[in-house]
Amino acid sequence: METDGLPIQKQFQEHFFTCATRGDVKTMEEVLQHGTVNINATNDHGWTALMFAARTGQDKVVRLLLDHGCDTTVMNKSCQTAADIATFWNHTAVLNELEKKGQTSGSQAQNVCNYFGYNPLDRCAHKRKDAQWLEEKLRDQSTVILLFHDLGLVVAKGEKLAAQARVTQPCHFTFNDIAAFLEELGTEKVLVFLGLGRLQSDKTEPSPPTSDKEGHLTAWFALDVTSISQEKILSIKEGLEIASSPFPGLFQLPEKEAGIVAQARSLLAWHQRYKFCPTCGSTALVEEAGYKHTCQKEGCPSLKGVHNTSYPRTDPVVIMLIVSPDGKKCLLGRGKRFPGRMYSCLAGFMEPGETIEDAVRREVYEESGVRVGRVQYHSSQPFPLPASLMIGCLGYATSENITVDKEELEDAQWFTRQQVAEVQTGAPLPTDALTNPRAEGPSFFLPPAQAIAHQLVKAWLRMSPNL
Ligand SMILES: NC(=O)C1=CN([C@@H]2O[C@H](COP(=O)(O)OP(=O)(O)OC[C@H]3O[C@@H](n4cnc5c(N)ncnc54)[C@H](OP(=O)(O)O)[C@@H]3O)[C@@H](O)[C@H]2O)C=CC1
Ligand SMILES: [Mg+2]
Ligand SMILES: [Mg+2]
Ligand SMILES: [Mg+2]
Ligand SMILES: [Zn+2]
Repeated sequence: METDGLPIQKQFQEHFFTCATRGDVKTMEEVLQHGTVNINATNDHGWTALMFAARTGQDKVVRLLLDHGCDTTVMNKSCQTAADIATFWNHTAVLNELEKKGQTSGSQAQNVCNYFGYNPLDRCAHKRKDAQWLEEKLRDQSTVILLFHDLGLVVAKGEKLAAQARVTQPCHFTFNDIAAFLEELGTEKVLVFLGLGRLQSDKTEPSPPTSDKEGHLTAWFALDVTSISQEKILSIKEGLEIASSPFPGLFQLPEKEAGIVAQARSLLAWHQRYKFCPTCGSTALVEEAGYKHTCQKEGCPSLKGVHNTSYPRTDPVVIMLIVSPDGKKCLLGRGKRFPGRMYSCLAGFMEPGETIEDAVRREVYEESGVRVGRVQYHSSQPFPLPASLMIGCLGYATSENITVDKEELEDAQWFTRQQVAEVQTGAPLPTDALTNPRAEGPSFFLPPAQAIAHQLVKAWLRMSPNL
């Protein structure tokens, strides 16, 4: 049966949405009791009744829908949940209802944790000078040792743990596995103590390291085995390989372990690049479990006062999603070495004596000619290539004309919310999208979810108006 050209079921549904928007709790209760509508049904734009109620601040409708078990995680075609919509329109009563059910989403006050950002280890800095304790921990059979050959992590070969996503599984070695290497490396060895902790079990992780019987936490170390032959390393046990290129292996780690690998790789990269005292060029000794270089030359200025040359370096980098003055577009660029048709947020190294806000404004102006006013911090991400800290921001442009810095970028463009939302929510990319410029698929694509740039785009989509 059809009336007004719409099937009757669709008419019921439209009516249900209208009641949600207006706050007609009584009618909605009746409809829900009769079971004539699907509580989670969406319209053509992916909006549910909960979203309509969130948009207009109908907290009583929201409570009713929650009591009837509606799904709060549904996202509309602009990647927004009901909580995102209520946040944008500042409907605190709706947010309170969602919060009571523990349903406020990541875009509210909570801190965002990016890939490489979660690290379960207690670094135990106070134990770094305790040589005896470190030696005991190293020899403990529950201890995990990660091996790196020329910064390439030793991993289990070709693990395919999830149905679709390939996972790089770091190989967990014990003291017995590598005792001969420690002897061969002698006093020149670079062995770093990472900390104590336990991996939380996670679906993509087959065998989390165990803690010992007393419930002690597992100790983690990283050893640089660059000067050991690859043949010897690969013969420790069956099925090993060295992930020599950081792409894509570093970005396919189990998420719970990616932060530990990032910590280890950045520290070993520091040892690899700073072999001598940067102050006087003399030999430096590795101390404090791999966290300090001490110059061996008597009277070297690095031995007095505050000398950060003795400690591991971290390079701060700003990365920013710039929003157009009308709030409807965002600025993305294509670096010269980017794969396929990838566009990403602009990024750049911070310079000495610069605030984060000014670094954002300077890099955006240098690379695109666009002027930026307000800058808002979003989240950060340790980035182990080799030791950056990506500082993710949203910036609000005060001008729109683009002049691309052709030295650094191939292109920079404004993209509409719709273009970006379609790419974010669209079908998975074809497997050759990263390497083949003629691969099928959308006209551009964004970095994968492991990249902070992806999260910045997502945050913008979730916090902007959608009407
Ligand atoms: N855009 C993105 O989506 C992402 C970017 N990144 C990372 O962000 C980092 C910074 O971005 P990028 O655009 O390259 O930075 P910049 O825009 O600052 O440009 C980098 C260039 O500036 C020079 N430079 C100036 N200061 C430094 C410094 N302290 N360290 C190294 N080079 C410096 C180098 O030139 P020269 O080579 O001529 O010496 C370098 O190639 C990169 O490591 C990149 O991998 C990470 C994730 C995503
Ligand atoms: Mg740049
Ligand atoms: Mg730049
Ligand atoms: Mg720069
Ligand atoms: Zn020195």
